[in-house]
Amino acid sequence: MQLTFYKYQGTGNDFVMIDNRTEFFPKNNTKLIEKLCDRRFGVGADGLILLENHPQYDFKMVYYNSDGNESSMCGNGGRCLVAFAKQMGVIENKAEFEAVDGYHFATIDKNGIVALQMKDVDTVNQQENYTFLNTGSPHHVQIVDDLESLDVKSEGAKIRYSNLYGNAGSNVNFVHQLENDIFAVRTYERGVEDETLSCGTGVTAVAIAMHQTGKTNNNIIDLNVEGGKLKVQFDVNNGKYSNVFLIGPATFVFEGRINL
Ligand SMILES: N[C@@H](CCC[C@H](N)C(=O)O)C(=O)O
Repeated sequence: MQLTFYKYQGTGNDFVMIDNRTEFFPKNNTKLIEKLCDRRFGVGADGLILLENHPQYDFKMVYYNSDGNESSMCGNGGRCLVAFAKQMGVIENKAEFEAVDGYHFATIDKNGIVALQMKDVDTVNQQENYTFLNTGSPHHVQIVDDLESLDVKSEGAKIRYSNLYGNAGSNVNFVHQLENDIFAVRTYERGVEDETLSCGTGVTAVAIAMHQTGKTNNNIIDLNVEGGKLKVQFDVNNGKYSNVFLIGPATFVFEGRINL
């Protein structure tokens, strides 16, 4: 059997996209998903995303990490899926869809910039050296002195597998403040078990954590990641963050067919 796939990337966080509106894809085949994401034996990606029908909204998002397991929300993946849904003729310039963490609204402009509404955040766990919060996926946020030379893979893995987060683990974001409202971020992703070039739920967590801990008083924050630039904006009221939008490019790379 031949599988048609579409490769997308959002600030270097890359995904294999599959149009599964006919429900042909073997969703429980972890080995197959892992192989499709493998950079030597497959297409190569940080994750795989299925575009599916939804009874009420424009579509449904099903997300798998590159280890082949279905996981929690992927912000960059959600933005890329909006661009893919447009390419497939499912939407025009705005979308309503359901993901594992619930309802999402998004817009896409003529330059492929996608603004994706993320879930509201009302719990931010502030500790002395780090902040933990869930923006659809769990995120540890920690300020570091020398972000450029940090070994994100090994330092991130230590925290991800530490007693802090038990079996479920957490994604880990290392942060350096550049200006009042500009932060550089590098992320270790659970399920990829490596540094990725960008993490959408991660930079959303960083923006909220930096605001909540008083590092910035802005509600529009620029995040510089290894693969480009993202923006996060939100409303905040008594420590509750709503109308949270993750904004940035979502780019089609190529399409192809692979024998299963
Ligand atoms: N790259 C993603 C996050 C994907 C989920 C994460 N790896 C997890 O399993 O928690 C993003 O852009 O948000």
